[in-house]
Amino acid sequence: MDVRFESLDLPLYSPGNYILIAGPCSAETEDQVLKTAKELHEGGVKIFRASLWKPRTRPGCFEGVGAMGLPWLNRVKEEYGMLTATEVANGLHVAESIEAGIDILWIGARTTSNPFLVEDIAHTIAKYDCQPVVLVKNPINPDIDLWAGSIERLSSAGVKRIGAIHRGFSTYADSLYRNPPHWQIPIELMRRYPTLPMLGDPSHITGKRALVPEVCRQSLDMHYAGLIVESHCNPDDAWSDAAQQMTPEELLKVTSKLKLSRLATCPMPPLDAWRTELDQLDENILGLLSKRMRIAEQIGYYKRDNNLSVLQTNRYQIMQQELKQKACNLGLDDKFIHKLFAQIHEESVRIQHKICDEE
Ligand SMILES: C=C(O[C@@H]1C=C(C(=O)O)C=C[C@H]1O)C(=O)O
Repeated sequence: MDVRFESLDLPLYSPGNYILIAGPCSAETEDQVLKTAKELHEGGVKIFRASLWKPRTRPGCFEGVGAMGLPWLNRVKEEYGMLTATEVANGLHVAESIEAGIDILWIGARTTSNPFLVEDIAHTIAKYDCQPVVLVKNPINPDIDLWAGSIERLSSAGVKRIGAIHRGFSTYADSLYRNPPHWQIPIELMRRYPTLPMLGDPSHITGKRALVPEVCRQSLDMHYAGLIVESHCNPDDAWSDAAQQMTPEELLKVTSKLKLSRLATCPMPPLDAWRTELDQLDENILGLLSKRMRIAEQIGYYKRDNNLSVLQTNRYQIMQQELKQKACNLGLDDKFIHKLFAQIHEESVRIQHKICDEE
């Protein structure tokens, strides 16, 4: 689907000229909201975030103050001239937020994956002449089409200023991160929609404040338009997500050193020469892959005629072990090589399956 995105037209955080949205995970009290906003405002942050409606995994956790927090966000606007942002999960949240003057709404990861809710949100926003910016978080599961689908639903309903937020994807495996980033998914989304502004959410990706700075940097290195980061005046006592929140002072130390990175759109002789070399190498890799798959094909016919199984676990095991050793000798990351050859092997197995299925 061809989707056109209007500029978000948001004020930039001037030390680095990127969009910076900061504020607590949840609005807890009026004092906490105003104190955090004041410190962020004094550090040059122009957009304040705080969740009012909190979708929580387990019952019994703090589920947000709801509409009671809307006037608190209004005070942030009046006293510090900041724009305000909050999460919405249905049409009612949208109507209450827009009528209270909230400037930016984001759709949370759990909501993005629910087409009925996204539809309800999209149609409610489209009714207003003066629309807020709408940011769509990636769904919890690593499914790019759910993410893209929500964005397309908003656009089809007439929502104008749309952006995306990369907050990482949930995992069952043990991981350094709370929600591993799987960068290839936002990269693919940006490839599909080159004008879609992408914001990084290092707080939810990492789940740990010590790791937030490096993911802030990595996000801007991905040519993201900006960041949405959690900051609380007293993070250790936060009512939700305490471990991933930073004080405004800690956050500003990081954000003030970062700047928006740019795309290389004009000729740059050294870069262009390296790219020509890479193009040639990629062509060689394609040639080698094609030769490899042709051999796999021959093996497939041989297996079919001799009643041999397509998958040869012993051979695959030895092959991966040897590749691991060779990768280390060549200074290549062995996990990357393992994944790459797992994919090559999968394709080779697919080709052989097709042959063995032929009569
Ligand atoms: C090519 C073969 O079939 C399968 C594919 C492999 C590969 O692509 O390297 C290895 C082992 C098999 O699971 C083979 O048996 O050698």
